[in-house]
Order: sequence, then structure tokens, then C-alpha cells
Amino acid sequence: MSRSTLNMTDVIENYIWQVGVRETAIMQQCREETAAMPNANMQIAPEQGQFLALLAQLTGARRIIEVGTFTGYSALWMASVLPGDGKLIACDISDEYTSKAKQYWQQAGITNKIDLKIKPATESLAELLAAGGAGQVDMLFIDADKIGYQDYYEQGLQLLRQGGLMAFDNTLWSGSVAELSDDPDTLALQKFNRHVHSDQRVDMGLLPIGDGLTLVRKK
Ligand SMILES: C[S@@+](CC[C@H](N)C(=O)[O-])C[C@H]1O[C@@H](n2cnc3c(N)ncnc32)[C@H](O)[C@@H]1O
Repeated sequence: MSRSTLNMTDVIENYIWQVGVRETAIMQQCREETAAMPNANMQIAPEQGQFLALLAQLTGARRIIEVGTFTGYSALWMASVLPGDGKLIACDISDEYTSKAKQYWQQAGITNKIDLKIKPATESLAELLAAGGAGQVDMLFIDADKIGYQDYYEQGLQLLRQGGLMAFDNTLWSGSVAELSDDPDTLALQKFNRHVHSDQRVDMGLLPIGDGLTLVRKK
């Protein structure tokens, strides 16, 4: 989700977008055209895209999995820094959203680096594991249904190599995770955040970037 839980003003946001990110013309086109869609706020912000790309570079990622692709903006950022033989496996359930994503990836010349899987992500991740994918993945970015985060976390941990990284978006959920709630998504995120915090299999941190970004490193 793009809008920050932080009290970031439009002026600061504008400044960051001018001098804090290196968004390409295709990324900008994807972001601006998506902004006209009803669910535009599902898209990550440019500074999150830049941060994910930097994380991919820092981890030397060659194999990335994305859960929740939408119109392709976050995948554009991560795939653009993959080496020529690198691969981003993009998981979504929507042909409608991802048909737009495919157009931007084509324009950006990165189609050969992206493998799109259209089915519930737990099934795609299970298939990757069944095909011998355990320990083969450098980085996962999770940005889909919040009820599924716990399953994506456990499957992601198996797929990750030691020292690999998972990033979970929306873990502050506009701040509602810090309050009492009976909303199913908020409850799922509260449970997920507590679970990650207590899980000694990983190093972790919840950062106030965008709508909250939890980073998890497999020990
Ligand atoms: C928040 S959007 C992703 C935004 C994207 N990362 C970006 O920055 O543009 C969430 C996406 O998750 C997809 N989704 C929802 N449930 C899913 C599931 N069970 N498996 C895979 N994708 C799912 C939706 O179709 C939607 O495109």
C-alpha cells in the first residue's frame, strides 16, 4: 500500500520522489496509470520500490518470489536489478490486474526475467517446494491477502536459503495493529507480527516504511 502510516506530508513525499528514488519512465507510467484504478492504493510507494530493489542488490538476489503482483509495479523494481539470468516468480490470482503488469514488463524489456503464476499463492509456493525448491530462493516480497501471511511465511522460510530475506508489506495496517480490533485482517496481522517477533529461526525488524514493512532474515 502506498500511503504511509507515518505522518509524511505531501511536500516531503514529493521531495523523496524527486531526489530519493530513481524511478524509470515505465515505472512512473505504471504508477500513474494504476493511480486511476479503483484499488490504486494497493500499489507500493516509489520509496518502497527503491528500497526493495536495494535489498535485492544487497542480498545479491538471483531468485526472487513475489506474492501479490497487481499491475506489476513492485516487480518492475525488483526484476530491474536482477542479473540477466535472474528470475522473479510473480504470484497473483488476477488475470485482469496482471495483464496490465505484463504490458509494463514488456515495455521495460524484463519479461524474460519474470515467471508469472496465476493461482492462489499457497499453491504456487507448494508446487515450487514439491519441485525441489527448498533453500533455493534469495528473497521473497509478500504483499497479498493478509489472512494468508502466516502460510506464506512458513512456505517462504522453507524456500529461502540461509541468510535469505523476506519482506512483508502492510504490517502496520494504517496503525490499526496497535489497537483493539475485531477486523479479520487486523487480527491476522496482529497474530502474524507477534509470531515473527517470537520466532527464533529468524532475525527480524518491523520498519515504518509505507504501511509498515517487516523484514525477516532466515538464520
Ligand atoms: C496489494 S496488491 C499487490 C501490489 C503490488 N505488490 C504492487 O506494489 O503493485 C495485492 C495483490 O494480491 C493478489 N492476491 C490476493 N489474494 C491472493 C492469493 N491468495 N494468492 C495470490 N495473489 C493474491 C491480488 O489479486 C492483488 O493483485
